[in-house]
Amino acid sequence: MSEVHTIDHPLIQHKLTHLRKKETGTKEFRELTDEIAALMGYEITRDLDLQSIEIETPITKTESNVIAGKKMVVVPILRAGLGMVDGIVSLAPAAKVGHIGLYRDPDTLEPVEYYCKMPPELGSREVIVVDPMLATGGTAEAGLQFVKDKGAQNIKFVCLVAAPEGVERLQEAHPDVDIYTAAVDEKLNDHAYIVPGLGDAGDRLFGTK
Ligand SMILES: O=P(O)(O)OC[C@H]1O[C@H](OP(=O)(O)OP(=O)(O)O)[C@H](O)[C@@H]1O
Ligand SMILES: O=c1cc[nH]c(=O)[nH]1
Ligand SMILES: [Mg+2]
Repeated sequence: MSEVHTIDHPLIQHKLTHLRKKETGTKEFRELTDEIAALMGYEITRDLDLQSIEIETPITKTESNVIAGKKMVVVPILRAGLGMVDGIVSLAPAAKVGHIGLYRDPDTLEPVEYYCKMPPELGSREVIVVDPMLATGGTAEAGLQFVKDKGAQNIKFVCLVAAPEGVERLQEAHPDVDIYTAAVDEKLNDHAYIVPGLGDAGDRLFGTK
């Protein structure tokens, strides 16, 4: 069974409260999403492998650590996942970025695919799939299957707000993928929106409603 990591650092909780407020406009919503993603990125990358290399300081030769292995990959699920990319990439500027186009059909609630482009050699990279909202879990389940079908083996899923229903579904479908979230909310409403949640993350990020 995968683990659920609720990253409840005070700075993240503070920013998430402002993100949730209905009067928060597009500009501030974008900035807060970016800042929270960067703060979460710090925790998400905590277990990256290190390798020791030889360097020379002004004083002496010494052994010191750098990140080992191939560059990690951040994979936003379009659209809303795009809002989390820059924050994480600011911590790992050489990271690769793959894209998955998926939206949730408002009637059937099923994920609909429209785009997929991944960097090479996913199997030997750490893959971080990002989407602010984990509601029913249908989109995340399909997104994770996409990256697995492209070879990814070492995967994390990162969201801002999760519903218990989505967490349960994702853990069942992908027991090998740990979930990182800033909050696990109460429930889904009749339209499968997260309660209390923050509304439609994509629309709020891009000003489309
Ligand atoms: O867990 P689920 O029930 O599948 O719902 C979550 C999905 O819904 C939202 O995307 P949306 O379909 O609104 O697309 P968008 O990012 O283009 O707005 C959100 O960003 C997730 O991708
Ligand atoms: O609460 C929700 C559920 C799905 N998608 C969103 O953007 N918000
Ligand atoms: Mg949306």
